[in-house]
Amino acid sequence: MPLLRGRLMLLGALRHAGAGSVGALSVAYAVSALIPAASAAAMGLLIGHVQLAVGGLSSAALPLALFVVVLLLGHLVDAAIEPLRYLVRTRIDGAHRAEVASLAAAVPSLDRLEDPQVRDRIRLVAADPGNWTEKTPGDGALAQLHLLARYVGAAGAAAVLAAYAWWLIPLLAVPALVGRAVRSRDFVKLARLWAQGVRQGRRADYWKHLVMSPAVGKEQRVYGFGEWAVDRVAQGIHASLDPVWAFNRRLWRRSTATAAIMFVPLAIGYAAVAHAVTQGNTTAAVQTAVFAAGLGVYLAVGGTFDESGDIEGALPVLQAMARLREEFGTSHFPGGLTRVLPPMSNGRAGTRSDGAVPTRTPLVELSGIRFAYPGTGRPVLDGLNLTIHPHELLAVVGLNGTGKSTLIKLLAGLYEPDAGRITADGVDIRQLGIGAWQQRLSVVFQDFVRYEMSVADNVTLGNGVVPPNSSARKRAAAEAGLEHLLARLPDGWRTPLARGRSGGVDLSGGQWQQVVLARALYAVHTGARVLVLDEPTAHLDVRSEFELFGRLLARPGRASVVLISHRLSTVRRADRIVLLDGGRVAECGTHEELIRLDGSYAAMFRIQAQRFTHGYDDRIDSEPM
Ligand SMILES: Nc1ncnc2c1ncn2[C@@H]1O[C@H](COP(=O)(O)OP(=O)(O)OP(=O)(O)O)[C@@H](O)[C@H]1O
Repeated sequence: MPLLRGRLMLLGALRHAGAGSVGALSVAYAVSALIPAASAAAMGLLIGHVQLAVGGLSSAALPLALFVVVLLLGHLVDAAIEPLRYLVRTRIDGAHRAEVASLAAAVPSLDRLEDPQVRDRIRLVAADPGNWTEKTPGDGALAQLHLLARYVGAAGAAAVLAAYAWWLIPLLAVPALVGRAVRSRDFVKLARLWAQGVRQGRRADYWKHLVMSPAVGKEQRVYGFGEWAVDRVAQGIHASLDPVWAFNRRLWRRSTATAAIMFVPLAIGYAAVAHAVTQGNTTAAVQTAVFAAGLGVYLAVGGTFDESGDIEGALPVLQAMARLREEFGTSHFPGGLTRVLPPMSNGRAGTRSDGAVPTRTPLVELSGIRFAYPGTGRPVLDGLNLTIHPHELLAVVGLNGTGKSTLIKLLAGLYEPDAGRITADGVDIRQLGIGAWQQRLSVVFQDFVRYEMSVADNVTLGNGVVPPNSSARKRAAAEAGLEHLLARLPDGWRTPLARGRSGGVDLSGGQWQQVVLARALYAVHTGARVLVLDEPTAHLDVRSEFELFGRLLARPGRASVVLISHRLSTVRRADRIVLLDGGRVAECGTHEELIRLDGSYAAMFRIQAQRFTHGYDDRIDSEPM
């Protein structure tokens, strides 16, 4: 990145801190930077008066007062700087973190979010201030502002020096600038090394999470892999940080050498001035002023160790942020989060783009879908065609690994098919906008998320873009069979579903499944038109499952329901059943039609029925038949 552009980016970050605090800090920095020059001038004046004073020190009272005022001002300004820095840094970093979170949330598809490079970039921009190697945009912006103030201070000290010994200015400034350039380059390398270790650092973070998380705690204890995981944390930290530490050691050694480059001319200059005093060529007052002003120039230009580290450390963060903004910055929620969605077809006959008038308007159509997970050559779905009609209950069955969940992920726009298209009311969902399309869907994933929040929040998260709607929540809870549980919870809807929170409880697998169903049904009652359930009853007892299925048959909110289940006794009541095999729909029809067809579905059903009569579980056997 060009030098100037990077610097401007850092200064641009100051806008998040507000004009008042940045203005106050700039003034404080500038005054503080000018203190060495002012004290050099005041000191020279004072010593000159003291030397000339014949009738006591009274004639030096004024310069003495001036010197004291300068010192006091320095103290006052320095005291104000720290709180101002804190304010500016926290505001900049707060705005930065909020933007990182919203960009990560805006990544529309899982393949982008799972891309290791995107994950690295997100980790890099997270800039953890608790880790001394990481610099935040706040650190960088403050350092850049301070550096500008240092140059103001250097100019002031140089002006004082010019009045007494102008030749000392280049003697001090040139080596100081060279030393600074060398250090800046070193810090660029340091920041690059840190960025290269981000992936290893992410692995260490993952293992750290495994060691600390109560959810993993069960297995970690039973399987006894705690020590092993701690070892992995250490390995990850060493792999990511050892090169940084090694370079840092070199940097400190080199900084001693660059300090010498700057110090030697200062010492020579000082010796020359001291010699002039002893020869009577100049006065002690001049010598004092030159010494103080020279030190001012030396410190202002040369002593920029901290700034270089903060500036060069923060720049990669801002660069990665700019990349993320380019990739994901455009809103995937056109019209804002509380927009009103355009109405969808309610099943009346309509005209298709090809001009034909279908007997029944398809709500959703997947045609010619082929898809392989990124980085894998083998397609999971290949030539899949499927229509989801308005208000129907469509069951999707198939053996393990035949692509049922993958089909749902494509339908939800989490991955893009490699070939084929998905349309809603004849419009390609990419044209609708994935964000807008996702608002019409409600999905219970097989690996649903258990949020450490109250029951109410766990349910209303089902639609985060409309204001919480308590009547929709109650309705969803009733349909999901959650009412019994709610009546028994210590604080009803407000009970946190996490043992780690005060008053919190943990739920059984089946109870969690009911909460998650309520979440999905809440989405339906607040606008979603397609309800997708991937194994929603795996943890439910037979009676709860039967009751739930009865309620699904009533089509909550008149939504279409897509149900994935291995329990054929459950799905037999669906309007239509499709069997996936070989990456496509192999059989399709009602239960009776598929039994008459006497294909794979009928064979699976017979096996389950036999198991049922023999008292075994009634799930599809995962072995190929
Ligand atoms: N994120 C992923 N990356 C790569 N391959 C994946 C990913 N997720 C699933 N697969 C592979 O895709 C195939 C289909 O998986 P999918 O989860 O869709 O099957 P399924 O029919 O839902 O299985 P089950 O009945 O066991 O839930 C499997 O071979 C699986 O290994």
